[in-house]
Amino acid sequence: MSVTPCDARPLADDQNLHDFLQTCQEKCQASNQRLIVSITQAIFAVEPLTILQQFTTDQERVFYWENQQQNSAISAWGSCIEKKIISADRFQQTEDFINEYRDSILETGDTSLPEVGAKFLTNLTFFEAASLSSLLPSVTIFIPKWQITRSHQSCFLTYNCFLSPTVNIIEIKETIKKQMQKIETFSQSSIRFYFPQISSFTNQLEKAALNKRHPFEKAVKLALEDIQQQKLTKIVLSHHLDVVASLPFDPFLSLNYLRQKYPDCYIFLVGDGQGNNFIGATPERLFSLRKQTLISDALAGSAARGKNSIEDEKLAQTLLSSEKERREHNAVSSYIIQQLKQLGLTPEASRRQLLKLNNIQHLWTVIKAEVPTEINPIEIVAKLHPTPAVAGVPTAIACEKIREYETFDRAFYAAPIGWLDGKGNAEFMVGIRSAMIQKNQARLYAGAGIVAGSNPKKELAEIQLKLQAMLKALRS
Ligand SMILES: C=C(O[C@H]1C=CC=C(C(=O)O)[C@@H]1O)C(=O)O
Repeated sequence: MSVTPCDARPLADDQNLHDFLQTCQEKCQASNQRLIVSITQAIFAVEPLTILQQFTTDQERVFYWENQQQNSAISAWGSCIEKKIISADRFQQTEDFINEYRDSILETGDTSLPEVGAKFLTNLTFFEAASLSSLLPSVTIFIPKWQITRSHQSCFLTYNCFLSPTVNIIEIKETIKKQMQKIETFSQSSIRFYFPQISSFTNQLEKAALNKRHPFEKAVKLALEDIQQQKLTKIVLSHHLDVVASLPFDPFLSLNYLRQKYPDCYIFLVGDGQGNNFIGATPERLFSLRKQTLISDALAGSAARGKNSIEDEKLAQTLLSSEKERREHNAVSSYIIQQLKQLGLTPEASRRQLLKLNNIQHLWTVIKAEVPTEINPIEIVAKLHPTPAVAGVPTAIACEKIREYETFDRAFYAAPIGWLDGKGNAEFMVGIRSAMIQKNQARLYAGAGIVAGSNPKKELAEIQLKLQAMLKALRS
């Protein structure tokens, strides 16, 4: 990726932009290959989620990512280039795709903030080979056509397009200017979020929620037998809940609810332009990478939140001192540390602490490591996924048992979703606390870690607590 130093507002100076595009086109002609130009410009303050809701159609690929803790959000739509990987060797193929295109991106504008500028956006299925019936690619990776980024109080528009030796530069300039104007007109006219209120799902959702009890408890009991027979020490079993509504679900409405209700979570949406919209609010960061510093979260071991501060503190203390919860948690932190060491890194772990979300609290360890530039972020994804927060120990046996005991395909549930750029920045989260929406149907997912001493009824209560959160979001 090469960055051309330029005015922070390349579009403000028509000649500047023209010169940049012309230089890029000359490079295309000289090398006789297509290049990707990426133009970024600071814009008025906008809400990226509202822009996504207003500016996309059902037929377009969409991506939304929000790190609320860091006050940054990316919304992206359309596709400049994309690849869907269905065969084995998905991580290698993803790296090859990135390597093929990374050096053909010519960037201009202010891209000094890590979330701003050209990005590869990607999401995976949990298993390398998703079930045939799901027809989902095991990796989808793309550079969007349009991207809005909010980083703290600043907002940016990025346009990415292919430039061939013969493409009309004037048309490119016009396309960007028109979109800028549309966004600015819209941002001035809508100061606050506007989302329609829909309320007619309640009864159907609740009825569906009651039906799906026993398969999960049964699976937990079988897993506990495996643990007793020392086939494995931990397994994360999940459950799905299918709901049907009388009207199509609105993923944007649900996301808006989730972002308000779960300020400590990542908020995400991946839409494939064919009616599949995967949404969620996850507390779990697989890793972030900035200026060669990697941060990963080990998050496992859970308790409900109390109805008042005294009850909450009691639950927190029980969670912190429980030997069983600690085992469940340590399986994750030890695994992350071991996998990072295998990459030649020297990880350091924080003290075990609590992460308190609105509906649940977790044991939490933050793991940090310095990463040399030669390591591609996709190598780190391949090394870490799936952690024992979503699979188990040992990983391969846990995955085998998950396939045996779970009666549905995990699809995107508990799989990595994130972005990376050509400058060494990346951020991946784990797609738990999520739902796949297809028009008026939704499949909700939640899982819980099982170790020796787990109680099937309590584990069922935990996943119901998690499912409730998503049910409420769909109903919002
Ligand atoms: C697999 C899920 O949660 C994981 C993350 C945090 C705590 C967990 C637990 O305590 O069981 C799970 O390992 C899920 O919510 O679907």
